[in-house]
Amino acid sequence: MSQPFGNYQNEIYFDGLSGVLPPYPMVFAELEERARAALPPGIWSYVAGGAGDEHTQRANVTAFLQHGLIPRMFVGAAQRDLTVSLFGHTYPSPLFLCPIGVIGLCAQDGHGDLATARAAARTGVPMVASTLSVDPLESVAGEFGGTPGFFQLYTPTDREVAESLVRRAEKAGFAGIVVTLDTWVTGWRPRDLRTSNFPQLRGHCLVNYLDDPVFRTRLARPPAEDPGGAILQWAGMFGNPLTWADLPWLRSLTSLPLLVKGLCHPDDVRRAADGGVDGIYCSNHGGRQANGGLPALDCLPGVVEAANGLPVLFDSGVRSGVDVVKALALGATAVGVGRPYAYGLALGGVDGIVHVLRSLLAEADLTMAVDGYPTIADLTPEALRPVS
Ligand SMILES: Cc1cc2nc3c(=O)[nH]c(=O)nc-3n(C[C@H](O)[C@H](O)[C@H](O)COP(=O)(O)O)c2cc1C
Ligand SMILES: CCCCC(=O)C(=O)O
Repeated sequence: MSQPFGNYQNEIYFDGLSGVLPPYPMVFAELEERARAALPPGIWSYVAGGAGDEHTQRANVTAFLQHGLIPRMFVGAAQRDLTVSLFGHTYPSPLFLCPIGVIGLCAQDGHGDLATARAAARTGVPMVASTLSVDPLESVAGEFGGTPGFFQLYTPTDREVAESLVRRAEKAGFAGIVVTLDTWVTGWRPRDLRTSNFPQLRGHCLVNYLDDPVFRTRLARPPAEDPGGAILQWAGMFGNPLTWADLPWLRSLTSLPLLVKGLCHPDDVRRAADGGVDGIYCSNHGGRQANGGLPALDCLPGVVEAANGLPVLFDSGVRSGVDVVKALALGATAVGVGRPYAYGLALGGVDGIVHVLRSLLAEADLTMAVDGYPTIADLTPEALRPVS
């Protein structure tokens, strides 16, 4: 048993007594406000924005308010255990860092992918590294330290390029492959349409494709000589509207754990499980892809039931440590942090991400202490009641 996360509270109290407080916000609203001021407007609107009028994006967040934790007393929850085993590795906490395609650009030095990997190494919170990165996947994995991370695949239509990306991820030491299914085409995103900077932003994040040895064989001239031609070639193969018929091929690509991201319907979960995936990633992409959907949290219990014991990763709307506890109670095996860490990065680089993660974990840990749920196994749907 360990209780490493609540210690952050004590550190802050004691630093506060000597006049040194962390220079970063403790709650999401303030984090968001400060990141908005810190980030260039085009990057801010890209990261903060979502699909349509962003109703689903907001509902992802407010869905957590519909569930209330019931405190239990006489539990003696002095020691907590938040460790989680995923695919043979024990992580110190149930958090993970969601794949964020332009995370590189949220850092002042333009290397946010590396900063995120370094934050993973410092906290033990694994990174799911996006295909759309500024730095090559090999360099990102090189920063993981003892915290194995996952590679998120945007599957190109060119199967040999897809295979090459997966081979490289295996060789680089990633612990699993996460195939994102909900973003083969970009959703209707009014903020991006207004700023019209999405293609430029994405253009900075293509290194994994442009440097790929198989991708390069598809080009008439190297990207350095003809960048426009290389980007056009990439654009022609990016969006792959995968169907169930592709699942056996995806499964055959790797013997690493294979997870599929974007599942919300129990029937899809059952079919993916039958197709041999090792884990389900329940998410609606933070409301960035389709407006008008259910909050992802509302889909979680059905997904967990259908997953029938397979690990279920969850993201979309997690903004506090209490949200983490509620997602665990609804059956998530691990809980993804998305926009909050992008904002921490924008404010303070690696330190900013570490602060966001430690704050979330300290709040989750102390909530479990105060409410009498000392281990993740104690957190079941019974711990929650609907808020009237
Ligand atoms: C700026 C941005 C870029 C993203 N890029 C990717 C990506 O490359 N691959 C992916 O699977 N998901 C991507 N996502 C979705 C996240 O992985 C995650 O599902 C989402 O951020 C969770 O919602 P939340 O940020 O509201 O918590 C991105 C999200 C944001 C905010
Ligand atoms: C084509 C989308 C790229 C990154 C992404 O997943 C997002 O912006 O949500």
